[in-house]
Amino acid sequence: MQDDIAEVLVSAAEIKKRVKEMGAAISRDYAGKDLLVVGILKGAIIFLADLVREITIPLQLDFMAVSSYGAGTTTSGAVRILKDLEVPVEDKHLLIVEDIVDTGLTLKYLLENLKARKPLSVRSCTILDKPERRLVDVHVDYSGFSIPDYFVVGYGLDYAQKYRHLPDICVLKPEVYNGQR
Ligand SMILES: O=P(O)(O)OC[C@H]1O[C@H](OP(=O)(O)OP(=O)(O)O)[C@H](O)[C@@H]1O
Ligand code: HPA
Ligand SMILES: [Mg+2]
Repeated sequence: MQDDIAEVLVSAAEIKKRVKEMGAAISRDYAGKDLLVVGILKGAIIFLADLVREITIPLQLDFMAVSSYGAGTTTSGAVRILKDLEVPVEDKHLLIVEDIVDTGLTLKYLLENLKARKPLSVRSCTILDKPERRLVDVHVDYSGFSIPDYFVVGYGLDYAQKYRHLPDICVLKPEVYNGQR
């Protein structure tokens, strides 16, 4: 497992500090508002679990599962909903929580899909942003770290469903995925 990692890009300690700041900002911005945090399965689960414990105002949690990457490192471009929200959203302020915004296709799809349900507002929050890879213009409201174009794993992020449990955000050695990016 350690042999598959080229380097630690963002350490668990750095993540912890940044997540605390993000939770404080969200708590300030949504004070007095009915907040529904929408976690995007599976990648966002670790960040979401840490983030909500740094938010000090009342909130509700719900989840959507979407997938576009399959087993590889490149997006298929076609976003599919595998699991939808369980609660109505018309009376809620929605905060989409993602692990990474890469091409932006997933977040763009989620923003359009959720806005069409007429919630009070929709914003986005991600621990990682890879602006160099963007294929579509999409607005990120809360971003943890902006990173270069490496394929990263850990802190919820996977390659072929592996490495999600690593506490640091790590760069995978290209030979692990045959350099296919
Ligand atoms: O900006 P994009 O290029 O669309 O990439 C970002 C999306 O891709 C990953 O999800 P994936 O579809 O791999 O599902 P997962 O969360 O279950 O790993 C990641 O968790 C984001 O949701
Ligand atoms: O760099 C990444 N790593 C893991 N999953 C991803 N989904 C989009 N980009 C990435
Ligand atoms: Mg993935």
